[in-house]
Amino acid sequence: MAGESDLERKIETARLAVQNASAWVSGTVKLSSQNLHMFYLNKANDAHFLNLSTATSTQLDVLTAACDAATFGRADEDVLDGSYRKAHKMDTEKFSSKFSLEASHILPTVLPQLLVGFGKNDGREVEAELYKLNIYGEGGFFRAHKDTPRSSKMFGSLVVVFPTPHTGGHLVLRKNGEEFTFKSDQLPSSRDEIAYIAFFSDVEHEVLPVTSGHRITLTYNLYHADSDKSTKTSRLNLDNHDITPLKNALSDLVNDPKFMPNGGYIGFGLRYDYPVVPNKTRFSEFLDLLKGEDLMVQKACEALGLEVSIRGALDEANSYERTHQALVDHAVDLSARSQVDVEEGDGSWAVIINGAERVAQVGPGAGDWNLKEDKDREHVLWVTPLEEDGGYKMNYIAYGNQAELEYRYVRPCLVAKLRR
Ligand SMILES: O=C(O)CCC(=O)C(=O)O
Ligand SMILES: [Fe+2]
Repeated sequence: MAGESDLERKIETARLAVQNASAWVSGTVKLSSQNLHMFYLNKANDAHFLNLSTATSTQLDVLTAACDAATFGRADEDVLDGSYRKAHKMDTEKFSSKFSLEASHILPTVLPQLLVGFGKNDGREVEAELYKLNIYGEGGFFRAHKDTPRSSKMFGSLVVVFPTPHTGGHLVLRKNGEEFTFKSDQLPSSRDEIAYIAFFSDVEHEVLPVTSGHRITLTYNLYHADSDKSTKTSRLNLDNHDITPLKNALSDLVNDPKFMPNGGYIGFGLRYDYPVVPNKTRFSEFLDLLKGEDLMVQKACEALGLEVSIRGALDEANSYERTHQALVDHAVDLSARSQVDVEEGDGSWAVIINGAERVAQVGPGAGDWNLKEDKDREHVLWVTPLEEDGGYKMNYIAYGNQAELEYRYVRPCLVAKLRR
């Protein structure tokens, strides 16, 4: 039907209007030499002083000897395995660096680019927690991993690379089919300049082998700080992240009477993973704290006056074509499973999860536009697709930078209610 292909084109336009936002931001900063001073304790607890802008290779070997071999997280265990991570680390109790994140002004530069609409008075605040000092000597590396979430408020990681002579040790990041190589060995132009990169912690990243010298980094975890929720949302400054094309494309759909004539949900598979406590975290916590283009989707829907909620989408096990989902409002722990079972009882099907809302998919790819047999379900049209399995799977992350005990990553979806 001509009308249908017109609608399909409008849906495709909306899908393509979900623009790319940055998942990482990098740069360099010049520091006064004093900011590159550090004190540390060696294994015998003797205090040492080091100036990282002048340190010799021998002095850096002495620092390395004061460190421990770095472990990483494989599921719920911390493991030492030189074939996955070959590096040294020092915990924060053992050193004091004169590098001041505040004085470096890295966060005020990075956050407006990484956090959509971040700015003065938008009500969001960020806390950075120093995590570790890492040293990669010649041959040192850290294979692909995601940074283990330590709280549902943790969204990012920041790596600061000191200007100690080294070659190699590039940090490669990958997300949604994009790749970026952060060449910390080539960035600083002098030994009083540091290189930094901030990225969303669920972005997969790896440190390629260092080919000479010492690559020394500080890592920070970035958290949304608790702030007054009432000041949030409407104050976001979206100037640098134009949501107009998406807003217009969605408005075209909503104003088309042939589009979801009985109402329902306009759905979006999201692009990032979020840290949750299984069986506890409510997805509504992430409203306004979504990352990158996920937040742009929320803001575009809200700008049209649509009521938005964040849910987990689970395919129903009896839905061979993936046309039926259960939308859950909290982080249901299905461990390694991504489907939800339904059971038959007095002629109807029941979902075995409290608070789940059963939906039927409509639109291109879902067969019939008007699923007549699904009158009892809210319809959903996925503008951006759910990943395979809804992306919901709540596994331990295979490789993290520490063991994962309480928090897991999950990929939620966003649905906007369309009332007709
Ligand atoms: O040192 C780096 O560049 C990155 C380290 C890292 O990815 C981590 O500690 O999780
Ligand atoms: Fe990492």
